[in-house]
Amino acid sequence: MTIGVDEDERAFPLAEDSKALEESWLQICSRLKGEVGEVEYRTWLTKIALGPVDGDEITLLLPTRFLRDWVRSQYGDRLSELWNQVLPAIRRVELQVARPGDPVAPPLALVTEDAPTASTPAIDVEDAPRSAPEVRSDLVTTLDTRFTFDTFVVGKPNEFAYACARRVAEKPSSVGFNPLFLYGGVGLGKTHLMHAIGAELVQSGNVSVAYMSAEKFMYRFIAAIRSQSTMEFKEQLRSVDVLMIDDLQFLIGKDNTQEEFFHTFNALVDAGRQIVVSADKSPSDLSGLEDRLRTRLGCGMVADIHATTFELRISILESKAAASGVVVPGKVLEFLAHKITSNVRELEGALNRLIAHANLFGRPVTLEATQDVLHDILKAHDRRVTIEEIQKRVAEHWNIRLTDMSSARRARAVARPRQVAMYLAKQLTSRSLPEIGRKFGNRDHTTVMHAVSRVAELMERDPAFAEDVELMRRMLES
Ligand SMILES: Nc1ncnc2c1ncn2[C@@H]1O[C@H](COP(=O)(O)OP(=O)(O)OP(=O)(O)O)[C@@H](O)[C@H]1O
Repeated sequence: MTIGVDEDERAFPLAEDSKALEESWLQICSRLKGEVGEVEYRTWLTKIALGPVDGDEITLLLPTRFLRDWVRSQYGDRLSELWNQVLPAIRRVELQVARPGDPVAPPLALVTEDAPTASTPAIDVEDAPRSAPEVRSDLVTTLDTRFTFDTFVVGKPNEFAYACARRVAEKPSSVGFNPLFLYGGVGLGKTHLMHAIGAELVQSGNVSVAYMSAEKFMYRFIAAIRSQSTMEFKEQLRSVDVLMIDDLQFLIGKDNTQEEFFHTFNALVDAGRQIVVSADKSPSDLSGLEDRLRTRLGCGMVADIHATTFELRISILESKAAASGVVVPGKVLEFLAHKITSNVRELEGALNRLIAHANLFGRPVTLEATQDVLHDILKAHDRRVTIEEIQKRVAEHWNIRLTDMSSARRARAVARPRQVAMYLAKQLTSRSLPEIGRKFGNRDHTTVMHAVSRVAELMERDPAFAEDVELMRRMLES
């Protein structure tokens, strides 16, 4: 092929005209951003730097071979078209891996402004560990044997999720339960339930189960791209009977992995396989996931695991203490269940420490020892106690209505806890007697004074009562 004189003449000055090139690149970037969306643009295209022009060919540089291959396969044709439209002298685009000394993106104002920020997560493929696992020949994951249905304690906050999980374990892919979407706050048992489903299914017969976190899904996907084995990856995923992906919220902002997951999801559901997904929010609240994916995720059964109640925390502690073989007094369990309300993981961590301590030193677990051993954990959970909180806790403990804290009822069953709450308000807050009185149905300060001395007197006389009040004080203490 001969190159026409005109073309040669046009091309040569272009190579010198870096301003024209940069302006063209700015326009192209802006159009690409509009076409592919903000996140995708940031993830992949801000990594491109302008390279040399040779005749009608411009070279674009990428920092790694992986990125070059990815950009070439996904955007190569579009980049050529855009260059040709914006700067007709460019007929071809070459994508190359930058060598030391080559320009590094982002070289342009537009790109610099749009550089990823901490609040806009994007896949940075270079964040994937260098040792990212290559796609293995099997995806069947080792399940944590501690997480079974037997060891999962059921209570009001999780009974629905538990029932759904059991149903899926018994009859995978039943209508209305595919996908099963489990969601709830941190450390409330989502992973536990997924492993329990897996364990049950594996035990029940010839079922292949793949469980992985969404993060691992992404790394495996990237590793597959790197090693040019995406087909194998897809085939492996699509060959399992049950696919479970944990912590799906990780895929927010990871558009390419989301896309891959979406296709896998569809292929599996269409083939009658079961999908189980967990996340920290419901599908409709997972903004940042593609709409079509959210819609499909919400199509099966969506089950919420609510924050634990005091009763559930007690049951969990009792079950875990019993399994450990160490005697943990009820008062200590109550104390922990009152103090550590954030999630089961922390509660379990605190109990495990107590048990380890008891085993190590061969000492019985007491309330005093608990406060000592868990000093740091308890401190982290400390906060300023309010009169309202004292009233609530005392009402709960003595089983009276909260409204009775301010009511005129004088029956002992109501009046005594009310006096305890006044006593504790005096002990634990800096409120004056008249202020405390106002919070208890506008009572006079002398009533509060009387309550405080009466409770102190009773505590001296009745050790069981004293222990109850003392326990309550410790629970509330900041
Ligand atoms: N109802 C329960 N009965 C027994 N153990 C529980 C229960 N709920 C949670 N746990 C335990 O609490 C710990 C944390 O649970 P898990 O890892 O399943 O939480 P998660 O909801 O998946 O949290 P994350 O959002 O951090 O992934 C585990 O050790 C688990 O066994």
